[in-house]
Amino acid sequence: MPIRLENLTVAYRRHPVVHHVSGSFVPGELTAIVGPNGAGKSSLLKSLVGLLPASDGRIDLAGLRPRDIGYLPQQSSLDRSFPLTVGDVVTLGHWHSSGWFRGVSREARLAAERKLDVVGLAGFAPRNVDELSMGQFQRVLFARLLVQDARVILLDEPFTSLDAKTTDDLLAVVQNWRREQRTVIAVLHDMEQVRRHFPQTLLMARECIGWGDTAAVLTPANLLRANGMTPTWTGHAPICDIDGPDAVATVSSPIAGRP
Ligand SMILES: Nc1ncnc2c1ncn2[C@@H]1O[C@H](COP(=O)(O)OP(=O)(O)OP(=O)(O)O)[C@@H](O)[C@H]1O
Repeated sequence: MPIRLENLTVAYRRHPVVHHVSGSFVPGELTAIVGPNGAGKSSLLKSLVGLLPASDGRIDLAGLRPRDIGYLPQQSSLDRSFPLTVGDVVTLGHWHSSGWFRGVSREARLAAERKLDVVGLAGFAPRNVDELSMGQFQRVLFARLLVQDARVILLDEPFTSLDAKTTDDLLAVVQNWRREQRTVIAVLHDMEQVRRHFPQTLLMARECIGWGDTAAVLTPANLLRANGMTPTWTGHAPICDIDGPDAVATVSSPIAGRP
């Protein structure tokens, strides 16, 4: 069953940043969400995980539970000053089975170490996260997603600022998720990368410009249209007169409150 957006509008103080978007994410496939800065891409991901309510329309999560959705926010929104080891961060991927406040089993620790190995960080478990480079930390967060073992994985600009080797290694993890028929939805800016690795694309600039096979969506005309919408949507988007009042949540908040 696909995750479906039904006339979804997400707004900040009634200014819509995702505006009447409808469509389905192909299950078991890689979908890129692309569009210019401020197009509402991150807001859409937050809405999918229940961190932002819909102000109109709804999201049908097709019966998915919180544990079925893995979410990797943008690096800039993560605080690394907390005194945690790499092993602590990766074992947090077990939160749905261990609970937040129960101890972590030896098996969970070993599983975390195996996933660190997969992302090229064997032996990193005892290191403090604030000692890592940005690329190493992104590998740690991918290891945490591997531990979570979710059916649906949402990635917000997962390769931004990473070097070619780290990007290739993490793209290989994503390709493996595709082979395992997991649904991956990733906000991306590199069109070449999208064309090469992501069969499905949602192109948006507040509204949906195109959604479907990547080659059919990323046409020069569509890209021109998306970029041309830039001045009309940022914080000055007109208040939507079709929408109801803000904060009328029509999607359950599956992982709201997760740290
Ligand atoms: N907490 C907030 N309060 C008010 N406005 C916000 C908030 N978060 C985002 N916005 C605005 O919503 C719009 C969409 O932001 P969003 O981060 O979803 O865009 P994006 O497509 O992910 O952009 P980028 O490619 O730059 O990351 C922007 O105009 C942004 O300023």
